[in-house]
Amino acid sequence: MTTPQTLTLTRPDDWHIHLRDNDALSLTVPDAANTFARAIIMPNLVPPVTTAEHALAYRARIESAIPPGANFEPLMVLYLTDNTSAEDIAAAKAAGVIACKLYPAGATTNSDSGVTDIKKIYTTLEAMQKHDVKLLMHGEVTHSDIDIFDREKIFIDRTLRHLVKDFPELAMVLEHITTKDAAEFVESATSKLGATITAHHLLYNRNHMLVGGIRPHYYCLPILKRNIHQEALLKAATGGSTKFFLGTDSAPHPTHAKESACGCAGCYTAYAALEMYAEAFESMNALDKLEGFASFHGPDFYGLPRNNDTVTLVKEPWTAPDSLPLGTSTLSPLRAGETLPWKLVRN
Ligand SMILES: NC(=O)N[C@@H](CC(=O)O)C(=O)O
Ligand SMILES: [Zn+2]
Ligand SMILES: [Zn+2]
Repeated sequence: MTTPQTLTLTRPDDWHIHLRDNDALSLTVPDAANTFARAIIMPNLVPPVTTAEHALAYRARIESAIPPGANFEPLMVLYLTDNTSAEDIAAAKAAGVIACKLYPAGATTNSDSGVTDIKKIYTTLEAMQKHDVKLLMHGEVTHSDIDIFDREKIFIDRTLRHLVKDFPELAMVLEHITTKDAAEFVESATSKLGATITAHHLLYNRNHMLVGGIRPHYYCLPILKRNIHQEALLKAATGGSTKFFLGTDSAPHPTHAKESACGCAGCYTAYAALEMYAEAFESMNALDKLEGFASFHGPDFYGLPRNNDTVTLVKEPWTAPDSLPLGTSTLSPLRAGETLPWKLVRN
């Protein structure tokens, strides 16, 4: 019998995840804590996390869902609105909030209270730059005349290009990038701009979602693009550049809300995210680059220490669950019922 291939990595962190709230936390928090030591917690709750007080209360609810003995640190983020003030930023910084999230209003799930015009928050961005509170962006424009497949590229041209010039000292992350354009822009910009890449954007392109039937479980925002973009993302993630790091964008929705005439956007990957990244990196013969992407580039960008412990993956096929409990509903995780080649083993 041959020994299965194993891969031991410094424990990774997830720089973009949705845990939701209340009874969802008993699924999402243990799933995240099983692999990741820290995670950046997205603030798009209903109502959103718009103040330091909200963030502290939300952090306490997350902490109470951490399984005994697990080591997991939620890193909290404020949701920017047109009305977020410089005082809100100072209070957030004092409360340990590390970043604020820009959702252009209407861009994605629970973004209705987001920013309607970037110019409205220029004073807020000044305050973030001053206090070193990072700017995380859902980088898509929302005008109805802009094609959904072009929304990320046009955000870069119309908004991001100006932001990096106007706020040269503000650390920014273009979240869940989906295009060659984004990968190239980030790679060639200043060291203050980084980007997260999801496992699903590395594994899939729009054909997976639309050929042979419409598959709502692949629907997320920004939407999967054509395969040349998937290839560019694979190159960016596995190329060793320190500007790209792991952010799952794991986003739970009940099965009935996705399998619907108007299905909602988001893929649940937290239960096996590192395993899916390993699969993507292996497809590029680049498993040796996974540790940098998953465990080093993120903390280095955020100015936080790298983790001291490790996780181990073993090449041992297993079957992903068909469904998982989400509060009083169930969700269908990405890859439900499929075979995953890599498996996480506890160290
Ligand atoms: N990515 C998604 O498709 N959905 C996310 C929101 C987001 O990250 O844009 C969600 O909260 O469900
Ligand atoms: Zn988003
Ligand atoms: Zn997200």
